[in-house]
Amino acid sequence: MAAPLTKTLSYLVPDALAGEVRIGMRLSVPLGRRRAVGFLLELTRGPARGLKPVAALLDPEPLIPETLIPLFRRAAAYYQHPIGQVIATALPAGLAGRGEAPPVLRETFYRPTAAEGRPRGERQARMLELIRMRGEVSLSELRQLFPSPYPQLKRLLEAELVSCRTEERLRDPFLSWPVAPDSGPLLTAEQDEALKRLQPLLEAPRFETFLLHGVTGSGKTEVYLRAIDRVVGLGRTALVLVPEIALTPQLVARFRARFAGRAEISVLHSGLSDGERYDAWRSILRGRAEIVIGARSAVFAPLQRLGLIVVDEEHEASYKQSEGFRYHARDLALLRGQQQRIPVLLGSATPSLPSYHRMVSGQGVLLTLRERAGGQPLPTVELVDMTETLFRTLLSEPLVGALRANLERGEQSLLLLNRRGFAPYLLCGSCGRGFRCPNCDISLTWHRSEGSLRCHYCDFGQPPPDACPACGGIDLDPQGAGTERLEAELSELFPAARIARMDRDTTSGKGAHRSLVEGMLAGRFDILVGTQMVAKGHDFPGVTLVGVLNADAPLNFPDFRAGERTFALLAQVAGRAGRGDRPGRVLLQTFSPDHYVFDAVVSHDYRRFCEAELAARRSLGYPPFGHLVNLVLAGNLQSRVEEAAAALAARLQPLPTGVEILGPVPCLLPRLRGRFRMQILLKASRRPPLRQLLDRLAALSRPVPAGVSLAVDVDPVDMF
Ligand SMILES: Nc1ncnc2c1ncn2[C@@H]1O[C@H](COP(=O)(O)OP(=O)(O)OP(=O)(O)O)[C@@H](O)[C@H]1O
Ligand SMILES: [Zn+2]
Repeated sequence: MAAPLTKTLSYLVPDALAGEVRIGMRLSVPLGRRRAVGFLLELTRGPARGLKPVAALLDPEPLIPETLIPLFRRAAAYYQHPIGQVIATALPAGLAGRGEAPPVLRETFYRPTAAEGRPRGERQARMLELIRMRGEVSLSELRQLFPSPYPQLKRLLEAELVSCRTEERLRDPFLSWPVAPDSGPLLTAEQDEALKRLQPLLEAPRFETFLLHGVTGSGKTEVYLRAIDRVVGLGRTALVLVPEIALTPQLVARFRARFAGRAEISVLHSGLSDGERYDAWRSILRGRAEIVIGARSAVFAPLQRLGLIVVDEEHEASYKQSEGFRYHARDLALLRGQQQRIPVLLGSATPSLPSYHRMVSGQGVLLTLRERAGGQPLPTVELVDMTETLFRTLLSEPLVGALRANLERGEQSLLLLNRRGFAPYLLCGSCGRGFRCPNCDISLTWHRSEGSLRCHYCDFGQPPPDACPACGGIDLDPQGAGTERLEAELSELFPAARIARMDRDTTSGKGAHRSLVEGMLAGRFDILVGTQMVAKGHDFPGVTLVGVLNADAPLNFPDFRAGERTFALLAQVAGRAGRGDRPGRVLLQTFSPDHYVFDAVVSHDYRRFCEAELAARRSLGYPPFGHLVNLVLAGNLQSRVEEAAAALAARLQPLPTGVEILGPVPCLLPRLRGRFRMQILLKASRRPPLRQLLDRLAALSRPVPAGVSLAVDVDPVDMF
C-alpha cells in the first residue's frame, strides 16, 4: 500500500478482473473506510475467506517490473521502512498518490507539402517559411515563436500548404547539450587491463563487485563507456548512477557522444517535471532506453535485461538519502546486482572505506589505474601553514603569488572555500551579539549581494537590522568568509581577472551550472571560486592551479568520518589541477599542517591513508567493522522529546548481547526547522543482534507518543 504500513495486505481478485490482473500493477483497494492505492506484489491461489475485493486496476500494464519486487522487499526490511513508501520513493512522483498518472503528452509536428504558393497573411507566410526551411517544426516551438498560432496553422492546413502528424511525446530537456559523435581514444594499458578483468562478466553475467580505483584524471569514464558498449552490444542494458546529475553535464555529454545513433540514453535528473519522469519511467520499462544515467533514485529504474550497474564517485555521501526512506543507493545497487546476478562496477579516485575494505577482505575485485590517462603527472601538493601568516588574511601570500603567476601565464585557477555566502556571522561591533535562525538555533550566514541573513539548514532569511537589537549599535561586522567574500576580495586584488563563482547560490537557476562549466572549458574565466561543487568530477584541461582556503575546516566536524571526508574532498579538488598539457600545482591553506590527512594528500597515497584510518576504525568498532543505527526523535516540545527518548531507550532494554546503546543525547543540531531533536545511537559489531533489536522496535506499539516522530536511520551517513 502507498501508506505507512509495514505489512503487506491480501485482497481478493474478483472474477471480472482475473483476466487482466498482473503483478506490478497499481490497484485501487478498500482500506478501512477509504480507498487506497496498492501495488500488486504477489498473486496466489487460496481461500478467499475474509478478503475484501480489489476495486479496480489502475494501470493497463504493469508499472513495476517483477525483477524489482525482491529489491523493494529487501530494502524495506533492511531500512525498516514501510514497503509501500519504498515503492513510492522509486516511482515517479504522483503515481503513488491518488493513482492519477500525469497526462501523456502529445506533440504535433508540421511539415510542408509539395504544394507551392504563398499564403496571404504575413504571419502565415512567416510560419510557412520556417516550416519549409526546417522540414518539420513542432507545435511547441511554433508556439514559442508565434504566440497563439492556431488560426494561422489552421488556414495553412486548409490550404494544404502544410500537413501535420501527432505523436506521443517523451519529454527530455537534457538532450540539448551539443555533442559530436566520438569513437573514443586508444585505451591505456591500465584501462585495457581493467576491461579485460571485467569482460568475462559482461559476456556471461553473474554477480561480482568491482572497485575501479583510478587516480584523478585516469580515465575511469572511458572504462565505463567501453564496458557499457560491450553490454549494449550483447543486447543488454546498463544503469549508471552519479551523485548529482545536474552537476554531471560532462559525463552525460560523453555518454551521448559515444552512443549517438547506437543506443538510447535516458537521463533521470532533478530538473524533470513529474510528467517527464513518468515518460522516462515508461520508456525505460518498454525497453526504449539501453542506458539509464541518474542520481540516487535511479537505482530503481525499471530496466529489463540489465547487464551492468556502474556507480560513479561511489564515495559520495549524497548516495544516502537523509530523510524519509533513508536508503543508500550504492548499497542497493550492490543488492540489485546480487539479486539480478550481474556485475556492479564502483568507481572513484577516493573510494569509501567500506568499499575499499570489501576489496581487501576478498569480497570483490579491485581494479587500479595508477596513472593519468594522458600520461600527465599528478599535481604537486604544498601546504601553507596559516599559523605563520598574519591574523585574518583570507588568502596567504604564497597563494596570491601563485594566482598572480597563473594569471600572467594565462592559465586557469580554481579556489575552494567550503562555505557559501559572504560571511558565516554578522556580529554587533559594540556588544558582540550575533544572529541565529529562529527555527534551527544556528548562526545565520550573511549573504551580502542578496542583502539577507540566511539559514543554511531551513533557508529562513531576513534582512539585517539597521541597528543591533540588543544595544542599538550600528556597526555590524561580517566575521569570517564565504565564497561571496572571496570573490569580492579577488576582484579587488586582480581587477583584470575574469572571476566566476560556483556554489548553490549561483547555480540554482536553470542551466547556470552548465554555463559555468562551459565557460571554464571555453577559457572565458581565469579563476573559478566555489564550494565543494568545484571539486566534483570536472575535467577542465586549462586549470593548473588549485587553492583550498580552509583545508582543515572539515576535520573539525564531530564525526568519525571527518578524516575520510576531508581526504576525499582534498584529493578530489587537487585532482582538478594539471589535467591538460601543463603540470598542476595545489596549495592547501591549513592551521594544522601536521595532521596525518595532509601527509596522504601531499603524497597521493590513498592506500596508506586507508590503512591508518581502518586501523583506527577497527579499534573503535566503527564501520566497516561495526554497524550503526541512529534513532532520531523530533517534536515541537523539548521536554516531550526528551521524555520520549528516555522512555524509548528504556523499552529497548534488555539489549541483545553485542549491541551497545549510546544516548539518548541531543542531536548535533538539537533544533532543526523548529523541532527539538534527540538521538539514540545503536552500535554492534555484528548485524544479527542489531536486526533482532530493530525487529523488537518495529513490533512495539506506539514506540513514541503523539507529537513526537521517530526516524530509523540504518547505516547513517550524516549524523547531525
Ligand atoms: N585512453 C585515453 N587516452 C587519452 N585520453 C584519455 C584516455 N582515457 C581518458 N582520457 C581523457 O582523460 C581525461 C580524464 O578522464 P576522466 O574524466 O574519465 O577521468 P576520471 O578518472 O573520471 O577522473 P576524476 O576521478 O578525476 O574525475 C578526459 O579528458 C578523457 O577524455
Ligand atoms: Zn533554520
